[in-house]
Amino acid sequence: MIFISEAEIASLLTWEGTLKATEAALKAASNGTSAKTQRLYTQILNTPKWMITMPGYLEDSKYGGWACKTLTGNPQNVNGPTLNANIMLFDERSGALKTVLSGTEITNWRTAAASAVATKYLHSRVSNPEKVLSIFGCGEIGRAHAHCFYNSFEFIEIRLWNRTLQKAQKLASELNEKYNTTKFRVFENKEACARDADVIITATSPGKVPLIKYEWLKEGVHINATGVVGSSLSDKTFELDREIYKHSEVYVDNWPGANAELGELTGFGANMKAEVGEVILGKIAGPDGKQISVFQSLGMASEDCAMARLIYDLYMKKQQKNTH
Ligand SMILES: NC(=O)C1=CN([C@@H]2O[C@H](COP(=O)(O)OP(=O)(O)OC[C@H]3O[C@@H](n4cnc5c(N)ncnc54)[C@H](OP(=O)(O)O)[C@@H]3O)[C@@H](O)[C@H]2O)C=CC1
Ligand SMILES: O=C([O-])C1=[NH+]CCC1
Repeated sequence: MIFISEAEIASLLTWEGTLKATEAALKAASNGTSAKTQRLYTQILNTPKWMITMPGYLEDSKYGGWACKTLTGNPQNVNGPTLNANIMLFDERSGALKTVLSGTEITNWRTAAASAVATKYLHSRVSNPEKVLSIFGCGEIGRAHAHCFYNSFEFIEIRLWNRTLQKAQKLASELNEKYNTTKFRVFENKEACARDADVIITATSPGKVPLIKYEWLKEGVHINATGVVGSSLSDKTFELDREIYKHSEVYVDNWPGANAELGELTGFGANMKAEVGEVILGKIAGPDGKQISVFQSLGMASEDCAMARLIYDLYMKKQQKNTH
């Protein structure tokens, strides 16, 4: 059995590969080539700490795999990341465990890639010049989105907001330096950060008060809301206010997950429109550009299957090269 560490994975991850693998998984959710198994939440009693078990299967010659991810999460972590993930990849013929992959960075990258794929298909105007992107939350998922969207699109400005301001400042400096740019700007005020934005990403552990208000939003804005809304968390909250859902077309990554975990949104008056994969496949037309579109990202086991297979194949290739 092989263990592929975070360090190995970091040397193998590319945005191009991650975007392709994630798009394959989003498509598969809508054409019947991935398993529709529910994920399971297990909470440590009387705490906000959870474990999610995500078994999945994806049929695909390049990105197919049979895997199970376990993630533990503690939204109150102060000195460490909220999430810790590991992925077990199984041999499809024998059922034997083939590989365990550290899954935290894979989760960060594929979550950002899912938002980028959703943005590409739901907000085709993203390729127009002069677009502004606003990212709320500069933790691990927010950071991955900043890199992914910088590398995938041509925004003129990328705004960063974080509850703890210094974290946004640190990330902005890192990104401006790495990419030799001044596009990354820190906003202290949420409303100013959201106003006039063409694309918004929310990547926080949702608090008691929603982060973003409807009255701040530009016509036709596209929002990728990624903050977790677990099915068994008793005090479930959302990053967007109810008015946003009431006036939006909401897209999801998979209906079985949305039916289990996003039931409240229908109660808020949301038009639960389609899976992103249905738009990719041309089964359903995407937004007309006037309405607000929300990709309410849950994350899918099949995305992890695709990523585990991608990384496993790259790792094996590298090992073979090193032994010759
Ligand atoms: N959709 C998907 O596929 C996935 C979603 N997620 C979800 O993404 C979210 C971010 O995870 P991750 O980046 O790993 O976590 P991190 O711990 O790295 O970051 C958490 C972020 O949330 C912010 N935050 C926490 N509480 C509040 C609050 N009450 N109001 C505003 N901001 C708050 C933190 O701000 P501060 O710096 O001030 O503490 C920080 O920016 C989580 O909800 C996670 O469950 C994760 C993986 C996949
Ligand atoms: O898909 C995923 O890995 C997760 N979704 C919410 C928290 C983690």
